[in-house]
Amino acid sequence: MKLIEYADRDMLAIDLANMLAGELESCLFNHDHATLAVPGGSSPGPVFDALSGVGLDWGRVHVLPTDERWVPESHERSNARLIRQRLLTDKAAGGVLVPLYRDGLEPEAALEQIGAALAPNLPLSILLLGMGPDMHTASLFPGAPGLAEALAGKGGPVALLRPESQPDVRVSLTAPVLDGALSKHLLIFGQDKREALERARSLPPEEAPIQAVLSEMTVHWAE
Ligand SMILES: O=C(O)[C@H](O)[C@@H](O)[C@H](O)[C@H](O)COP(=O)(O)O
Repeated sequence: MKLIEYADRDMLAIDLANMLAGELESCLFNHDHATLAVPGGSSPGPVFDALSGVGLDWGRVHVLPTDERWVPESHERSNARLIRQRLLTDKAAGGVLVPLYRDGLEPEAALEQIGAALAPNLPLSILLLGMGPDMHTASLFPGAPGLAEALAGKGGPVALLRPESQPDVRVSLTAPVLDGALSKHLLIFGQDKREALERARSLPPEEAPIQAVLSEMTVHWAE
Protein backbone atom coordinates (compact mmCIF):
# COMPACT_ATOMS: atom_id res chain seq x y z
CA MET A 1 0.00 0.00 0.00
CA LYS A 2 1.35 3.43 -0.98
CA LEU A 3 0.13 6.59 0.82
CA ILE A 4 0.17 10.02 -0.82
CA GLU A 5 -0.63 12.99 1.44
CA TYR A 6 -1.90 16.23 -0.12
CA ALA A 7 -1.76 19.78 1.20
CA ASP A 8 -5.52 20.10 0.79
CA ARG A 9 -8.58 18.43 -0.75
CA ASP A 10 -8.57 20.59 -3.88
CA MET A 11 -4.97 19.62 -4.67
CA LEU A 12 -5.86 15.98 -4.09
CA ALA A 13 -8.86 16.13 -6.44
CA ILE A 14 -6.87 17.74 -9.26
CA ASP A 15 -3.82 15.49 -8.92
CA LEU A 16 -5.88 12.31 -8.58
CA ALA A 17 -8.04 13.21 -11.59
CA ASN A 18 -4.91 13.77 -13.66
CA MET A 19 -3.47 10.45 -12.46
CA LEU A 20 -6.68 8.60 -13.39
CA ALA A 21 -6.77 10.35 -16.77
CA GLY A 22 -3.19 9.28 -17.48
CA GLU A 23 -3.97 5.67 -16.56
CA LEU A 24 -7.11 5.69 -18.72
CA GLU A 25 -5.13 7.07 -21.65
CA SER A 26 -2.48 4.36 -21.29
CA CYS A 27 -5.17 1.70 -21.09
CA LEU A 28 -6.90 2.98 -24.22
CA PHE A 29 -3.58 2.96 -26.06
CA ASN A 30 -3.28 -0.80 -25.52
CA HIS A 31 -6.92 -1.99 -25.37
CA ASP A 32 -10.18 -1.43 -27.23
CA HIS A 33 -11.80 -0.07 -24.07
CA ALA A 34 -10.99 0.82 -20.46
CA THR A 35 -13.15 0.07 -17.41
CA LEU A 36 -13.23 2.56 -14.56
CA ALA A 37 -15.07 1.69 -11.33
CA VAL A 38 -15.89 4.58 -9.03
CA PRO A 39 -17.51 4.98 -5.59
CA GLY A 40 -20.53 6.91 -4.44
CA GLY A 41 -20.67 9.07 -1.35
CA SER A 42 -19.51 12.64 -0.77
CA SER A 43 -15.76 12.30 -1.41
CA PRO A 44 -15.40 11.64 -5.15
CA GLY A 45 -17.45 14.59 -6.51
CA PRO A 46 -14.52 17.02 -6.89
CA VAL A 47 -12.42 14.28 -8.53
CA PHE A 48 -15.27 13.60 -10.96
CA ASP A 49 -15.58 17.33 -11.72
CA ALA A 50 -11.88 17.55 -12.60
CA LEU A 51 -11.83 14.27 -14.55
CA SER A 52 -14.90 15.21 -16.62
CA GLY A 53 -12.94 18.13 -18.03
CA VAL A 54 -10.17 15.95 -19.47
CA GLY A 55 -10.20 15.19 -23.19
CA LEU A 56 -10.08 11.40 -23.69
CA ASP A 57 -11.69 8.94 -26.11
CA TRP A 58 -14.50 8.68 -23.57
CA GLY A 59 -16.64 6.56 -25.91
CA ARG A 60 -14.25 3.72 -25.12
CA VAL A 61 -14.37 4.25 -21.35
CA HIS A 62 -16.91 2.08 -19.47
CA VAL A 63 -17.74 3.55 -16.06
CA LEU A 64 -19.19 1.32 -13.31
CA PRO A 65 -20.32 2.16 -9.81
CA THR A 66 -18.33 0.06 -7.30
CA ASP A 67 -21.69 -0.44 -5.64
CA GLU A 68 -25.24 0.77 -5.84
CA ARG A 69 -28.13 1.46 -3.59
CA TRP A 70 -31.17 -0.43 -4.90
CA VAL A 71 -32.96 2.73 -6.03
CA PRO A 72 -33.79 4.08 -9.50
CA GLU A 73 -31.33 6.43 -11.16
CA SER A 74 -33.80 9.29 -10.53
CA HIS A 75 -33.40 8.81 -6.78
CA GLU A 76 -31.13 11.22 -4.88
CA ARG A 77 -29.19 8.30 -3.33
CA SER A 78 -28.43 6.66 -6.67
CA ASN A 79 -24.71 6.30 -7.43
CA ALA A 80 -25.49 6.06 -11.15
CA ARG A 81 -27.14 9.48 -10.82
CA LEU A 82 -24.02 10.88 -9.13
CA ILE A 83 -21.81 9.49 -11.90
CA ARG A 84 -24.01 10.90 -14.65
CA GLN A 85 -24.26 14.33 -12.97
CA ARG A 86 -20.63 14.81 -11.94
CA LEU A 87 -18.47 12.55 -14.11
CA LEU A 88 -20.22 11.75 -17.41
CA THR A 89 -20.65 15.40 -18.35
CA ASP A 90 -18.56 18.07 -20.13
CA LYS A 91 -15.80 16.30 -22.12
CA ALA A 92 -16.66 12.96 -20.48
CA ALA A 93 -20.31 13.07 -21.57
CA GLY A 94 -19.62 10.29 -24.09
CA GLY A 95 -18.45 7.86 -21.40
CA VAL A 96 -20.43 4.59 -21.19
CA LEU A 97 -22.19 4.00 -17.87
CA VAL A 98 -22.59 0.34 -16.89
CA PRO A 99 -25.26 0.57 -14.17
CA LEU A 100 -25.85 -1.98 -11.42
CA TYR A 101 -29.51 -1.15 -10.74
CA ARG A 102 -32.29 -2.83 -12.75
CA ASP A 103 -35.70 -1.16 -12.93
CA GLY A 104 -38.67 -3.37 -12.11
CA LEU A 105 -36.57 -6.23 -10.69
CA GLU A 106 -35.90 -7.27 -7.13
CA PRO A 107 -32.14 -7.34 -6.50
CA GLU A 108 -32.04 -11.11 -5.97
CA ALA A 109 -33.59 -11.64 -9.41
CA ALA A 110 -31.25 -9.14 -11.07
CA LEU A 111 -27.85 -10.41 -9.87
CA GLU A 112 -27.34 -12.88 -12.73
CA GLN A 113 -28.27 -10.29 -15.37
CA ILE A 114 -25.99 -7.69 -13.77
CA GLY A 115 -23.14 -10.20 -13.63
CA ALA A 116 -23.55 -10.98 -17.34
CA ALA A 117 -23.42 -7.28 -18.21
CA LEU A 118 -20.26 -6.85 -16.12
CA ALA A 119 -18.36 -9.81 -17.55
CA PRO A 120 -16.95 -8.01 -20.66
CA ASN A 121 -15.68 -5.26 -18.32
CA LEU A 122 -13.59 -7.50 -16.05
CA PRO A 123 -10.94 -7.36 -14.84
CA LEU A 124 -11.41 -3.70 -13.96
CA SER A 125 -8.79 -1.47 -15.55
CA ILE A 126 -8.89 1.21 -12.89
CA LEU A 127 -10.58 1.24 -9.49
CA LEU A 128 -11.30 4.23 -7.31
CA LEU A 129 -12.71 3.39 -3.87
CA GLY A 130 -13.89 5.37 -0.90
CA MET A 131 -14.00 4.17 2.68
CA GLY A 132 -16.18 4.85 5.69
CA PRO A 133 -14.83 5.44 9.24
CA ASP A 134 -16.20 1.94 9.98
CA MET A 135 -13.70 0.59 7.43
CA HIS A 136 -16.34 -0.40 4.89
CA THR A 137 -15.61 0.09 1.22
CA ALA A 138 -18.00 -0.07 -1.72
CA SER A 139 -20.98 -1.67 0.04
CA LEU A 140 -18.93 -4.19 1.98
CA PHE A 141 -20.05 -3.17 5.46
CA PRO A 142 -18.70 -4.92 8.58
CA GLY A 143 -21.34 -7.26 9.99
CA ALA A 144 -23.76 -6.76 7.08
CA PRO A 145 -25.86 -9.75 6.02
CA GLY A 146 -24.26 -10.85 2.74
CA LEU A 147 -20.72 -9.75 3.64
CA ALA A 148 -19.24 -13.27 3.72
CA GLU A 149 -20.57 -13.96 0.23
CA ALA A 150 -19.31 -10.57 -1.02
CA LEU A 151 -15.83 -11.16 0.42
CA ALA A 152 -15.63 -14.66 -1.06
CA GLY A 153 -17.09 -13.66 -4.43
CA LYS A 154 -18.12 -17.24 -5.19
CA GLY A 155 -21.56 -16.27 -6.55
CA GLY A 156 -20.37 -14.06 -9.39
CA PRO A 157 -18.99 -10.49 -9.71
CA VAL A 158 -21.72 -8.81 -7.67
CA ALA A 159 -23.25 -9.54 -4.29
CA LEU A 160 -26.28 -8.37 -2.36
CA LEU A 161 -25.84 -6.80 1.07
CA ARG A 162 -28.34 -5.53 3.59
CA PRO A 163 -26.37 -3.22 5.95
CA GLU A 164 -28.55 -2.36 8.97
CA SER A 165 -27.01 1.13 9.08
CA GLN A 166 -28.21 1.94 5.56
CA PRO A 167 -31.71 2.78 4.23
CA ASP A 168 -31.29 0.76 1.04
CA VAL A 169 -30.42 -2.76 0.03
CA ARG A 170 -27.01 -2.62 -1.67
CA VAL A 171 -25.52 -4.36 -4.69
CA SER A 172 -21.72 -4.33 -4.63
CA LEU A 173 -18.84 -5.54 -6.73
CA THR A 174 -17.32 -8.37 -4.74
CA ALA A 175 -13.94 -8.19 -3.01
CA PRO A 176 -12.17 -10.39 -5.60
CA VAL A 177 -13.47 -8.19 -8.44
CA LEU A 178 -12.40 -5.01 -6.66
CA ASP A 179 -9.04 -6.48 -5.64
CA GLY A 180 -8.43 -7.75 -9.17
CA ALA A 181 -8.38 -4.27 -10.69
CA LEU A 182 -5.19 -3.55 -12.61
CA SER A 183 -4.77 -0.20 -10.83
CA LYS A 184 -6.29 0.58 -7.44
CA HIS A 185 -6.82 3.93 -5.72
CA LEU A 186 -8.42 4.77 -2.38
CA LEU A 187 -9.70 8.28 -1.68
CA ILE A 188 -10.06 9.31 1.97
CA PHE A 189 -10.38 12.63 3.73
CA GLY A 190 -9.92 13.49 7.40
CA GLN A 191 -8.07 12.22 10.45
CA ASP A 192 -10.83 9.76 11.40
CA LYS A 193 -10.52 7.83 8.16
CA ARG A 194 -6.71 7.97 8.28
CA GLU A 195 -6.82 6.35 11.75
CA ALA A 196 -9.47 3.86 10.61
CA LEU A 197 -7.22 2.80 7.74
CA GLU A 198 -4.34 2.20 10.17
CA ARG A 199 -6.63 0.11 12.41
CA ALA A 200 -7.86 -1.89 9.41
CA ARG A 201 -4.38 -3.11 8.58
CA SER A 202 -4.28 -5.32 11.69
CA LEU A 203 -7.85 -6.64 11.34
CA PRO A 204 -9.42 -9.43 9.23
CA PRO A 205 -11.59 -8.42 6.25
CA GLU A 206 -14.74 -9.58 8.08
CA GLU A 207 -14.15 -6.74 10.59
CA ALA A 208 -12.44 -4.33 8.19
CA PRO A 209 -13.59 -5.01 4.59
CA ILE A 210 -11.16 -2.44 3.18
CA GLN A 211 -8.43 -4.90 4.20
CA ALA A 212 -9.57 -7.25 1.41
CA VAL A 213 -8.47 -4.80 -1.31
CA LEU A 214 -5.47 -2.93 0.15
CA SER A 215 -2.69 -4.84 -1.62
CA GLU A 216 -0.95 -2.63 -4.19
CA MET A 217 -3.43 0.15 -3.41
CA THR A 218 -2.46 3.81 -3.74
CA VAL A 219 -4.11 5.77 -0.92
CA HIS A 220 -4.80 9.46 -1.52
CA TRP A 221 -5.33 11.41 1.71
CA ALA A 222 -5.95 14.99 2.73
CA GLU A 223 -7.12 16.41 6.08
O1 LIG B 1 -22.07 4.07 -2.26
C1 LIG B 1 -21.27 4.56 -1.45
O2 LIG B 1 -21.60 5.32 -0.53
C2 LIG B 1 -19.79 4.32 -1.59
O3 LIG B 1 -19.45 3.45 -2.54
C3 LIG B 1 -19.22 4.06 -0.24
O4 LIG B 1 -18.42 2.95 -0.10
C4 LIG B 1 -18.43 5.32 0.10
O5 LIG B 1 -17.24 5.32 -0.66
C5 LIG B 1 -18.10 5.37 1.56
O6 LIG B 1 -19.32 5.22 2.28
C6 LIG B 1 -17.45 6.71 1.91
O7 LIG B 1 -18.42 7.72 1.70
P1 LIG B 1 -18.03 9.28 1.84
O8 LIG B 1 -17.13 9.58 0.68
O9 LIG B 1 -19.35 10.00 1.76
O10 LIG B 1 -17.34 9.43 3.18
